[in-house]
Amino acid sequence: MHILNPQQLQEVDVLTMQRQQIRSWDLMERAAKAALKQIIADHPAMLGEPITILCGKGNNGGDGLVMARLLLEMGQKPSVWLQHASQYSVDNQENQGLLPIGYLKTFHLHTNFEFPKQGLLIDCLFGYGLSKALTSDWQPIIEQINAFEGRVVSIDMPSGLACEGHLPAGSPIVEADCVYTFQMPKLNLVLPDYGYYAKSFKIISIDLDEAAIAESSSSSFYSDADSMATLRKPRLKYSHKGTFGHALLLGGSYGKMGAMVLASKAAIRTGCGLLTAAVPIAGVSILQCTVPEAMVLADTNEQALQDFNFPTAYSAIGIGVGMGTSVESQQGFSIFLRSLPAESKLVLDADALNCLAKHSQLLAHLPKESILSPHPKELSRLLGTWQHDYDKITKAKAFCQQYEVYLLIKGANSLLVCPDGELHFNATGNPGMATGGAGDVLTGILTSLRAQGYPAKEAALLGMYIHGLAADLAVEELGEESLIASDISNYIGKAFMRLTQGGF
Ligand SMILES: NC(=O)C1=CN([C@@H]2O[C@H](COP(=O)(O)OP(=O)(O)OC[C@H]3O[C@@H](n4cnc5c(N)ncnc54)[C@H](OP(=O)(O)O)[C@@H]3O)[C@@H](O)[C@H]2O)[C@@H](O)CC1
Ligand SMILES: [K+]
Repeated sequence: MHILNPQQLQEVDVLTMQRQQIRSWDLMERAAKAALKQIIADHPAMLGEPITILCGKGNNGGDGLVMARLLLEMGQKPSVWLQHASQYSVDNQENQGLLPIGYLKTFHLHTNFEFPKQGLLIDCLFGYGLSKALTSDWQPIIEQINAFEGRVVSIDMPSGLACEGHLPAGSPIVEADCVYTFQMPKLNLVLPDYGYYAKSFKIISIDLDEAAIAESSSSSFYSDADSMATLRKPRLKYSHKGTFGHALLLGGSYGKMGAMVLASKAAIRTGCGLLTAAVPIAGVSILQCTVPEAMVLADTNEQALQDFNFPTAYSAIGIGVGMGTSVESQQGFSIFLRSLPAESKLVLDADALNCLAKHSQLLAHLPKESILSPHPKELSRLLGTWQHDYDKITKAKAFCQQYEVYLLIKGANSLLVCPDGELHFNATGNPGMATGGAGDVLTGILTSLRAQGYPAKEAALLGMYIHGLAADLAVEELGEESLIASDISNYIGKAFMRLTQGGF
């Protein structure tokens, strides 16, 4: 799914109207109807409670006016406030005229709303038309919304949050409990910096012209179920274990052998034909007992990988989980990386990344198309610190371009940065995944997909999606608090099945 900027969205709007032979008024009617239907589905109790709608002077406000009319037709009596302005958008003006005369209340920047103590507040002040941060004279209005004791839902965007671009700290922005955003998420809805303003979001399809969206020159994407389902390669009837590759995982150290157990199990559950785990001597019996499906190779060192004297002719190699950063391991890793054939398919995580950060000269030895999967702290060791998310993205793009590698930045809406500058945000996952070992499971999944012949980009996209989806399915049974990394592995199979059945 593409993520478009406001200018691209406007172009798609125009093409949609031309190709579907509808007016902008019809598109607004469609959008407002679809959003209201979803809001009611999510908050059935709202129909018995006070509903407040705040409308701006543009088309976002127009959506609010349509919703007000639809609610009146349902017998509800929403309290509807319209921004005082000398000029309104055409469809906003037209929809004002479709409400009973005298029904609308007008507000100014100094209005004291005296909101009810409960119920639902629908924020339709600004949508994708917001060009820059709101000035401080909007602060009193936004503060009243944020102090509202009921639930706040925003249409398209939390008002005050532009679709794209960094906003200065302290800008007045609505803190929405849920954002109902049209057709696709906007960039600032999936960036961690702004997560506080959009605690969750739902995508409301309004049938914008798909061809027009595909023709747009966007390089930002959201990995949804439909696009991910097409990536999955079916397993053919006459395939055998050799068909699905032989993965090698290297890692583990005394006290951190569990990371290798988790990664190994996840790799096998993801479908590689064979798996070899290379661990320090102390890990051999642990791996053999806990993952009998895996073959195990032992390093010469008892407690940490040191010699790395393993064959490299595997379909894919995942390195780093639980490895530790002992001097021996760093030296061994360095020699291993320098000696790898250029065509090796590599996944690097955890201490392999920390080692790369400490010895940046090693970066030049990364095989092209390697996947690096840092969490934000590991990323900052690789890239240095950043001021805000856009700064981080610029640095990450430059890194990926320079070394021709993929960065999979873990977090809510994990982000894959590609060597060509494309950004792919992941749709699956939940806060239950903030638990030790979840990243090791991802390394297993990624290495397994690479071993099965998935190209790096597809492996990274499908891997992060399946990882999050498995956790989402596990949480349905177990709850977020109780989710542990092994559960994610145990649900990988169901995640693949759900992907094939479509939709989540
Ligand atoms: N295809 C879709 O997705 C569909 C989208 N639809 C809806 O349309 C919405 C977009 O509507 P929109 O273009 O009219 O813009 P909107 O967000 O209402 O705000 C515009 C107003 O804000 C003002 N303004 C701007 N920046 C400002 C600032 N910093 N500080 C103060 N003011 C500022 C600006 O004033 P100006 O600067 O021009 O004087 C203008 O008056 C979209 O989000 C969705 O809800 C559906 O109806 C149909 C299908
Ligand atoms: K809004």
